[in-house]
Amino acid sequence: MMQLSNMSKSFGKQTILQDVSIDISANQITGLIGPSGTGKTTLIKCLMGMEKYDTGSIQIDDTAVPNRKLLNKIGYMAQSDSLYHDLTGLENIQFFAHMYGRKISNKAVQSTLNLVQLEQDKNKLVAHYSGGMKRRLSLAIALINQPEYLILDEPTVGIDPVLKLNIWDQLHDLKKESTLLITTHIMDEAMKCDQLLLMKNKGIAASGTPQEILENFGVSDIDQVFLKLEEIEYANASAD
Ligand SMILES: Nc1ncnc2c1ncn2[C@@H]1O[C@H](COP(=O)(O)OP(=O)(O)OP(=O)(O)O)[C@@H](O)[C@H]1O
Repeated sequence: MMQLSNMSKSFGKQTILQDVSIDISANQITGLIGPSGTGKTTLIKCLMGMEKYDTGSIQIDDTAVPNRKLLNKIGYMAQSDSLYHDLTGLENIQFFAHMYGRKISNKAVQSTLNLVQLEQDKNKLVAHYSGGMKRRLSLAIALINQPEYLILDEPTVGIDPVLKLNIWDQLHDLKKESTLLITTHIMDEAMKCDQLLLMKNKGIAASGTPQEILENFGVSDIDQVFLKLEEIEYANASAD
């Protein structure tokens, strides 16, 4: 389980996250959603120990973050791809598997390459990949290492709709062994998550299953929840 307690983070004078407390349940897909710039990536980086937080605490499996031992348990797919352009797609997969200290069967490599539709292009240099191909390769690398925790920052940006559905099926399969945290801007993807954390104003404005959140706000889609939150904020500001 991942746990943040009263965690705060500022960059200079700008407070990005204030007093954030969340529990991310095991073997579920938790979606972190919110407008651009609300601190989703910052929260993920703090959770992974890539960014120092100012106050509060973060724990993964009862171990305080940062801790080097935790890194082996976490697979991370960043927004900006960190691939080796002078290696082929297949060589990148092999390189990262080696880095994670995993022995991965050819069958697993094959089926993941098929899933992200890169089988045909596995021997091409990544330098010659399109943006969408690079994202699919990053996703393959995150999936293939089967980490206990899989953190995906906007994994389906630039991926076509049919492939997106296959990837979501695969993510739901992975839940048996992994705990997933996914950021997304895409509201129909938010509905596919088991739990949602809606970020707004430096913290979590609403949480629960997608259905619970819709019912609590009396709306039919997640975009409307954000509109309602704006209205509540405006009404509170006017009352002050
Ligand atoms: N290293 C940094 N130094 C200073 N400010 C930063 C740094 N990283 C992020 N920020 C600021 O923190 C805020 C939150 O950024 P973050 O990338 O976490 O948002 P986000 O919700 O992930 O956005 P998006 O959905 O657009 O990816 C932004 O105002 C950003 O400019």
